[in-house]
Order: sequence, then C-alpha cells, then structure tokens
Amino acid sequence: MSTDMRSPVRYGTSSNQNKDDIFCWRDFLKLSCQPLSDVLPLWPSSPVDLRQAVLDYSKNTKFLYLMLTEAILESLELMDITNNENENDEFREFKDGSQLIVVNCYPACPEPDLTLGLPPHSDYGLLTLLLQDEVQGLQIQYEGRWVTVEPLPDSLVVNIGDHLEIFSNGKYRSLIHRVLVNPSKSRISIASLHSLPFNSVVQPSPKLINEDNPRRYLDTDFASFLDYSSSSESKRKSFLESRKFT
Ligand SMILES: O=C(O)CCC(=O)C(=O)O
Ligand SMILES: [Fe+2]
Repeated sequence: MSTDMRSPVRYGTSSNQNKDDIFCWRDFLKLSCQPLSDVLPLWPSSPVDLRQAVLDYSKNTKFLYLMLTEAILESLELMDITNNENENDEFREFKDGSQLIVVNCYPACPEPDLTLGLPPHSDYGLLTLLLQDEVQGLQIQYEGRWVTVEPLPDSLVVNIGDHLEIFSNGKYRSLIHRVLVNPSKSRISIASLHSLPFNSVVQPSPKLINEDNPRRYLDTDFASFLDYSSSSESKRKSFLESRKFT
C-alpha cells in the first residue's frame, strides 16, 4: 500500500487513499511493466498463475497499442506506415514508453447513489486499453452528458489520455470518464495504460505547430504531474487544464 506513486507494485482503495476526503468504492492493484526483468519478481507470487497471466496480457496489449500508435501517427501525417524504413523518433519514444496494468474491482454497493467507483478524470498517458467485464459502470462525458459504455464481449475500450492531447497539440482530445457502482453485482476492469518514458518531456510535436496552429500546451513531465497531483490546485482544475495556454 505504498504512498510512492513510482513504486512498481501498488494496491489500495479509492482513487488516492492518502488524499481523498471521501473514498470511492474501488480497490485496485497496479503493476508496472518495465523494465520487466526488474519488476516481475516484485509482482505478487500468489495466485501462482498471476505473473504469467499479466506478462502475457501486457505483451499482447503492448502489441495492440503499437498498432494503434502507428495509425495515429499516420493520421497526424507524422509517419508513413507503408514505408518500413521510416521508423521515426516519435514512434521510437512511443515504443519505449512505460506500461502500467491496473486491475480495478468495484464491489457491489448497497447505496450506489451515494458514491462512485471512480470520480470523473482523464487518464495520464497516451492511450489506455480497457477490458471491462459484463457489468455496466463506465461512463464517458460526451457533449455535456454522461454516456454509458456498454460492455461488449471480447472487446477493448480505447481511451485517449492527456499525453496524446498534448503531443497532438489538441487534435486528439483526452476523454473525461467515471465509473458508477452497482447495487447487486461487483465489477472488474483491467486497464493497460501506455505513456511516454517516465523521464521524457511531453510537448506538442514541433511538426504540428505553425502559424495557423500555434502551440496550445506547456511542456510537461512525470515529476510535474506528481507535484500537481499533490497540490491544492488539483482540487479545482485538472492536470491537463493546468498545461493549457490560456
Ligand atoms: O473501470 C473502468 O471501466 C475504468 C477504469 C479507469 O478509468 C482507470 O483505471 O483509469
Ligand atoms: Fe481512467
């Protein structure tokens, strides 16, 4: 139950149990995935098949993440995927980035109207690949309304995170979402969060900035995110809002 946000294995309750005045109805296990050789021995050894299952899952989601990343870079005209020679710096950074597997459990809640599984937030990072079970709960904010993301068997939900909004200078928008709880059923979701390497500076791609498209976001890094999260300003404004030029 480490309070250190950089700790490679963390479990806990709510969103941030050290800071939250009111707890959310959620338990979580967070497993960092790199460098694998360092972190694997730190992952829980029980149940016995957990390490192998997470390992397989992280490799397969990373593969899918890279396919999506290539398509996104191509859509931004930053990469030509028909040309294999053209492995550019952007793609290399996306590939060498960090991956975090988050297992969320939202127990059945006798008074679901009094709490949330997770409060409204956007994900820190580039992309999140989310597997939800058959119980409803996830909602996204769309045109000022909360819209339920219906669970579809054998499918993943792909969420855009703050890094991709900053990197694309606002062409891709990170998505506000929240989780409701259920009066009779518990719900489990598994999120694979993909970010740039921990030490990199996230900034709008210089190739996307020109006179018609001026830079819209400040540079940012993981340390400033952690500082912001523990500051009092974070109660009033999201991290992403704090990175926008006004
Ligand atoms: O449980 C869900 O459906 C969403 C989880 C989530 O938003 C997160 O882990 O950041
Ligand atoms: Fe999220």
